[in-house]
Amino acid sequence: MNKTLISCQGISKVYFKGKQEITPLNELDLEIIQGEFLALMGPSGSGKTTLLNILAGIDSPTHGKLFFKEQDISQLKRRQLTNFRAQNMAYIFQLYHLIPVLTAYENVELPLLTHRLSAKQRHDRVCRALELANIADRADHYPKQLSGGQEQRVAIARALVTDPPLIVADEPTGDLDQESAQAILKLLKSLCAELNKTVVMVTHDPKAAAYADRTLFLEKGVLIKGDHHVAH
Ligand SMILES: Nc1ncnc2c1ncn2[C@@H]1O[C@H](COP(=O)(O)OP(=O)(O)OP(=O)(O)O)[C@@H](O)[C@H]1O
Repeated sequence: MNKTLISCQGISKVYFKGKQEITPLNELDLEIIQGEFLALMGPSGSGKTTLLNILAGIDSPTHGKLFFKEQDISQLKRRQLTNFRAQNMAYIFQLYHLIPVLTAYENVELPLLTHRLSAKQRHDRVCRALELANIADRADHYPKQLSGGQEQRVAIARALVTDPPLIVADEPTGDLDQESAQAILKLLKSLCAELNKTVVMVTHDPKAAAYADRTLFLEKGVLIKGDHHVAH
């Protein structure tokens, strides 16, 4: 039986635009278990990115509690949240966000430069991450020499290199052809099933969501269905 990784208890996000109140998330309750592949769907403006950023510790809820491995991270100060992120999460983007002047290897190595590791430990970690993402044969290539699917594999290796329990992905296949998208989705699924990673993925594509263990639907900041777990 897998443990709860994230527990959201009544979380809301409120912005003020002049006197107007905008509530992208409204008293949301959610449990996410370790090793789960979770898809997040909903119309534009329904709060998906807001929720993803809060789950990843990039943003904080205005109200409510957010427990990550039983620690309430909604109470952390900015610097503590930065440390939390470095140890516990990685982000994958629709457009990969690789550094163009660095090779695939150097892009993957980047998050480790703030970690205390010997050169050998760093090298071993980068090689393992490139292998896990099935892109080791392109280690010396620059992003512009790679296809979109290969760039996303490098981004996934970069996400894996610090070994975080949580990977959040904002439309990771939104810019890929169907074949490359399927390969990336299978890779994300295998990270959950084989490495016990938790992946939370925002998508507009029901075919992409079908790879997940569970799909949540947001509408106007409220979960409208899908909050039940599927056993692995
Ligand atoms: N910093 C902000 N200040 C004010 N309003 C914001 C801010 N960030 C988001 N919002 C508003 O919150 C709502 C939800 O935005 P969010 O980006 O989470 O939606 P989304 O479901 O990810 O949309 P999309 O699918 O278009 O990316 C929107 O109405 C948006 O305008």
